[in-house]
Amino acid sequence: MPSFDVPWVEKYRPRRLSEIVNQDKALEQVRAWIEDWLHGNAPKKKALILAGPPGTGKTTTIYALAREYGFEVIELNASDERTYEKIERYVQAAYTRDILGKRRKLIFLDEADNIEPSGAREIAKLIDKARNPIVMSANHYWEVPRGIRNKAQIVEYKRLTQRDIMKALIRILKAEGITVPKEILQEIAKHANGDLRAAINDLQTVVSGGIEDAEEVLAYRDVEKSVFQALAQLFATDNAKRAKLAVLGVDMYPHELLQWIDENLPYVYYKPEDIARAYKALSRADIYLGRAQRTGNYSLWKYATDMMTAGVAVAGVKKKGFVRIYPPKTIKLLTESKEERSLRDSIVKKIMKEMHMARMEALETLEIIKSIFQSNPEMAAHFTVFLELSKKEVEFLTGDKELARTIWDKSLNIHKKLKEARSELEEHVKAAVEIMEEAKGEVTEEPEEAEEAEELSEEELEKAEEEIEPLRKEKKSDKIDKPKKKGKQATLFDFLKK
Ligand SMILES: Nc1ncnc2c1ncn2[C@@H]1O[C@H](COP(=O)(O)OP(=O)(O)OP(=O)(O)O)[C@@H](O)[C@H]1O
Repeated sequence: MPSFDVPWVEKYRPRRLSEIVNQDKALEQVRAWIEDWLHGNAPKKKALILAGPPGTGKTTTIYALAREYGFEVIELNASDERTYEKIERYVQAAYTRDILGKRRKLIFLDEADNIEPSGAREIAKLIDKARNPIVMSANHYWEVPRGIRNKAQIVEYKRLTQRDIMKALIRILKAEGITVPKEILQEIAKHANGDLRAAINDLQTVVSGGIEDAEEVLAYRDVEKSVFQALAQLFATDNAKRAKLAVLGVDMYPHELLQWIDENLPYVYYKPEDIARAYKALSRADIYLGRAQRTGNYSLWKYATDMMTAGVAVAGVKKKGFVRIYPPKTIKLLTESKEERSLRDSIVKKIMKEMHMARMEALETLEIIKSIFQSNPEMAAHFTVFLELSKKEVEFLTGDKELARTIWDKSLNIHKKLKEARSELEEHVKAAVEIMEEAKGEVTEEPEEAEEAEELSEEELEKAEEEIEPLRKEKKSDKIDKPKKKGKQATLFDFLKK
């Protein structure tokens, strides 16, 4: 009989390092480092950062390592405000005694890429004093504060391949005595994007809900961070900050996210009063969203998202174990087709790049840009050029083909004018360079040298052509060059003079 109340990611978490798949190089480094500790000489770097994409075996390594080498794991979270205090407490006391005898401590600091820069210096000092191994885990090691990073050895975990994931899924299905069509497994493995945890959770969701639902469930896996993963994280934490972080990468508008949370809330809490409290937080979020919509003040989205994540996270005691996440039934959420979704996504990416914005901010800006496109074709045309939008993207923003055509034509005019201005500028630069060359020639050139230049061989002329080519390109560019450094070759004349 398959079991659904226990999360499979826990049930099938490897207990030994040898069971961890496809991370051999990382494991070799981890073993060497811990053995240094055990041989009495603390390694040069007293901390280790296991860095890599989610669900690739970092946390699993730490627990398997502790089991094999007889350590007690003290797990701390970087976003916890009392982390420093806790590390300080444990970093010095090397041993604990319990019924298992004398065991050394291994400090595990999760989400090291969330350590606030303000606390980083103190933690770095603690690493210096450490009498125990400190292992950190991070998705992006470069986001770990530099002070800490410098004191740590970095071990990289790679994304798992689709094959690794398929194998792991098949192993679980065998153990549970279930069969699932191969295409569904392939689909799960493909969408997991190297994250085995996501794949195992997806498999459990699909199997527990009936294979008939599989297609519907997997349809949502296209989003950048699956909403299923985000909600699973959100419903697993009582920590407000973690709850907010859980939904960060989800490619959804807040009102869509709200529908998902709304749908799943009743299954998350034990007590009716906790459910009521969570719904209260959700209704406040809804009020903010409504106000944002009415007033166009999309900065209210942030408060709405905080209410629906942090507000919900602290509402009461949640069920432990696997919670199946259901897509909202009440409203047909994906009113946007797949094509519209991808258009929106590509515009958001352009906004993020050109306007240096984070995703949420870019989503807010998209709403403002949409209303500009629907009301001010002139300005919309400028945005089209600035963001290098495609015709389809303009249509998406206006929602009206006729209006989109007007904006597109205007943007072509702007392009034309820009092109003219650019070639005019090029002409000016070209003329200026020629004048300078002539002037230089008059001042410094001796007639005999000019004659000498005419007598250059074919080969030398070819070489001269090669040398001049980059200069031509520079001239073509619409940037006005900084003056060349003294002594550096700048013109054909200089080259010939050599
Ligand atoms: N390389 C692996 N070999 C075997 N199982 C794995 C591997 N990577 C992940 N898993 C499975 O996925 C689950 C999650 O893995 P783990 O907690 O180690 O991920 P992580 O890399 O620490 O992710 P995060 O960065 O999100 O904390 C484990 O319980 C295990 O079942």
